[in-house]
Amino acid sequence: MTSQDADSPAVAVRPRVGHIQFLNCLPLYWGLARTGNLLDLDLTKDTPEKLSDQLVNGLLDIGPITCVEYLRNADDLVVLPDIAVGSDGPVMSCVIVSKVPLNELDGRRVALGSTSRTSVRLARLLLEEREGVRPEYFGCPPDLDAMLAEADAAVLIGDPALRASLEQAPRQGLAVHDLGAMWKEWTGLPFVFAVWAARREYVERQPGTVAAVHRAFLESRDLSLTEAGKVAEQAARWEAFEAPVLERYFSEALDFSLGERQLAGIAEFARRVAHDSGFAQDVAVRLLEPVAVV
Ligand SMILES: C=C(O[C@@H]1C=C(C(=O)O)C=C[C@H]1O)C(=O)O
Repeated sequence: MTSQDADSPAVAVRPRVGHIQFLNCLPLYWGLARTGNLLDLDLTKDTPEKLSDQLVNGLLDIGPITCVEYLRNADDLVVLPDIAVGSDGPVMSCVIVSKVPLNELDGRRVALGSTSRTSVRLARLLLEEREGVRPEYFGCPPDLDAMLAEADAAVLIGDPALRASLEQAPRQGLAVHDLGAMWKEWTGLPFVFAVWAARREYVERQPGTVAAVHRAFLESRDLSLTEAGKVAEQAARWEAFEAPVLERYFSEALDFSLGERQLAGIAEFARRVAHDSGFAQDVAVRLLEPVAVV
């Protein structure tokens, strides 16, 4: 692709932006449609691990990236402040579903859902360091029944995790362990599952576009959160979940902010998993500098 200056209206090329196709990011998408910014983006909807690879490989300019992949590629990326997918306690959609108590998983099989990079690492950390067990892990497509046919516990994220925790696990008498809640109990900190980042070379080339996309997502997020009941009601028409559950998910469970406490959560996670994750313990998170508006 030839590089053009999208900051100049004469040769405008829409920024290539990722969007996670889970309900967790619906409030961000919904607001984009409402504020009229949706058409200014060349949007790619996909699962988080694919979007993360596309951003790292330069197929996208800006988008959500799973925390572990961001930390691995921090030198090439700039993080957009005040927006993320995280939780400050129970998140509802990043879970370990288990047939046995977690402290009995030593030497037993645990299936790790293939769409996750961060929750699966967090689950391993919590099982090993908090529960004191050493399970045998294997990767698997995110299908609870298929996973539990081969394993005693499964780590799931996104909509399959919501379905598992709200419907399948209660029906099948399985225990659901919320990764956001476990992390908060253990460290006292929020957890950030994904950040929004732009490629560094794209920020250097098109700072105005990055600032505009950042603003568009913040406006979208703010609008959706003030109208969370409406977003939930509309989503409940075509999703298997009731509107009140979705409203709680959007406005209480998920934390779409990225401030001092969330950055402290990222730093603590990085410190605890750096040794085998491909980044330094004290990896610096580079935040986008505000651009002067004239
Ligand atoms: C809260 C969530 O956060 C996510 C978890 C991710 C991961 O574990 O790698 C990546 C992106 C986010 O979608 C979720 O998927 O429900």
